[in-house]
Amino acid sequence: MRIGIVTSGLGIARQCLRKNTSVYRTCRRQVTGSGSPLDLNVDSKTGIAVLSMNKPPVNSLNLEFLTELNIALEKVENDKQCKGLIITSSIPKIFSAGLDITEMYQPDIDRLEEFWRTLQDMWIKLYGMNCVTIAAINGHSPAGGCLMSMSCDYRIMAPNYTIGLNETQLGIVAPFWFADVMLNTVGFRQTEMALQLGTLFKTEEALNIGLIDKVVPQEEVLSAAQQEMQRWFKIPGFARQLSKTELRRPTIEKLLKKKEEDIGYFRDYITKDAIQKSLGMYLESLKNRRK
Ligand SMILES: CC/C=C\C/C=C\C/C=C\CCC/C=C/C(=O)SCCNC(=O)CCNC(=O)[C@H](O)C(C)(C)COP(=O)(O)OP(=O)(O)OC[C@H]1O[C@@H](n2cnc3c(N)ncnc32)[C@H](O)[C@@H]1OP(=O)(O)O
Repeated sequence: MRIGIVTSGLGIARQCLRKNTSVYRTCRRQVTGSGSPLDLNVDSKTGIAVLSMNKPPVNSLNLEFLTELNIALEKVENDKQCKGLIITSSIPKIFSAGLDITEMYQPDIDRLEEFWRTLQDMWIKLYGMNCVTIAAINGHSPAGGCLMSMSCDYRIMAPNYTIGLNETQLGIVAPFWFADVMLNTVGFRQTEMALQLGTLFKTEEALNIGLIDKVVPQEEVLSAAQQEMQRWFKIPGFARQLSKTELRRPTIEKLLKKKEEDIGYFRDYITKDAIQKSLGMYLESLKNRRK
């Protein structure tokens, strides 16, 4: 785990604080250290934090990366200066390839359970963030990548990519809380079709069903997210936050009540022979794609 690196990043923030100069008021604080798969920059002037995923080759979510995401989300939430968070990717053409399939294939059971718990925690944090969250989706965003995007308050995406919960295409099932978030985002009919078919929507299709909110050219995704943030900042923070909490709380509480049960379901399901076989074949197909 790279918690130490994040902590050293905190040191930079503290130095910045100690100086207490106009530089501090306007400086962009690099909160994570070099070599980290996450770049977290907080602009103390605008109150916007930009969290950029940088874990080659495809920003797949493994245990260590999810742990770092949790730390970063916590940092943003605890930083009084952060009013908004933009999540994006530094990897060309890929927002996130979703869960790291190698975590689920031929797993060590203790690690598998820890992996799932850490994913649950990441989602609970992200979906329940008090600050405004915008996904600047500058690449493909299947499965877990789609979950992260849907968990933000607003989604801006570049053309010619895909997004969706494609789990059934891997021979697996999206957990109930993935499905709940999609349900909350696009409604029942679109969700029941998309989940069964494992649909990966092209950017324009995603816009049409309301899975994303806006399409802008690739090079404008981040600036459009910064601009959109201003619209949300104009609303009194407490009223906006409470509206969000009231709407999202039941979905979060549903998982909170069943966290351990859900870990057990996941473990028993994923370790079934048939599921292992499907995952193995899917991994193989990914490797053979370029041949
Ligand atoms: C009754 C039921 C009760 C209970 C159920 C309980 C629980 C439910 C159980 C399970 C739920 C699991 C939920 C799962 C969620 C997920 O997120 S699964 C992951 C889904 N992701 C995908 O399908 C994406 C797969 N990847 C791609 O499509 C492409 O890689 C890409 C479009 C993202 C990028 O394409 P390219 O740029 O062309 O890159 P490559 O394809 O060449 O990939 C490079 C490299 O990376 C490896 N890789 C890609 N994706 C993943 C991944 N998700 N995990 C691990 N590794 C990945 C790929 O194999 C290549 O590796 P190398 O060949 O270079 O070694």
